[in-house]
Amino acid sequence: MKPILVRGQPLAQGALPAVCIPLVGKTAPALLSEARAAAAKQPHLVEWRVDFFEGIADASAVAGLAQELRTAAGVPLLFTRRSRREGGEAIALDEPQVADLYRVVCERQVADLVDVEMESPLVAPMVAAAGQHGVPTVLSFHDFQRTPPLQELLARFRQAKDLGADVGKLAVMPRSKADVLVLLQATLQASETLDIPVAGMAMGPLGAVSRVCGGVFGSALTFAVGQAASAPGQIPIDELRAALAVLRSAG
Ligand SMILES: O=C1C[C@@](O)(C(=O)O)C[C@@H](O)[C@@H]1O
Repeated sequence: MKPILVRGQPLAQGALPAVCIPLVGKTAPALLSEARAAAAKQPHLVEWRVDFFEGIADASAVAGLAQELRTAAGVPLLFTRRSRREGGEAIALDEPQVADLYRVVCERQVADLVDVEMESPLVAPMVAAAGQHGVPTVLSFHDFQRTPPLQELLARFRQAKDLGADVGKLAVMPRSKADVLVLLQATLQASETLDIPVAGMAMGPLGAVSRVCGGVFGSALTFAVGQAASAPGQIPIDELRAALAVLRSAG
């Protein structure tokens, strides 16, 4: 597994994936309280899912709050707007406004990583803007309905790399146990063939195992619940950590 780097430093040590707590509050006070609670759990990073935030339309306020959240959490911050199409919340911004929001966040250096959907029509300028300000990009793709076939998943990881990702990330919905294996297989192959870190997770109850063992199959990142989940199948961080410790001692 290739670790995710922030300012040249790996987020997690050894062969285990970085553990990320998502922050999904709707208001600044709720988010700050979530970030403080996350700090107590010592994740490797937090993700601000800004599509949940009711003040998303004010870019300057968002940038200010991103900085406060990062300070409160005491760990690097991944800044993410998840679109409706890929399982996020409805927001009042159109895609050019989202790109503008990302530009402000990157310009002000208030996020350590940004998540950009590779299906966004503005993916290229968003990646370019982040790169201009030295902010690494996680290029992501989510399918909440199904698990695409292996070749499609591999093509998605390759697409992330070709678009200039620092990290490629896929989250899919399994309909069978075999689907979970397909996701793990794609993650393993991509981790062995691409020169960027990759992350793969299967969602929902069937996919929960992938959040625990994904690192064994090359996934550099897993999401765990601090106070509230941002996607189905996420495991509370204390339980996930205990399971990862078992894998570490077995490995
Ligand atoms: O891309 C991801 C992965 C995710 O969908 C998950 O299944 O854990 C959770 C999202 O918050 C994050 O942006």
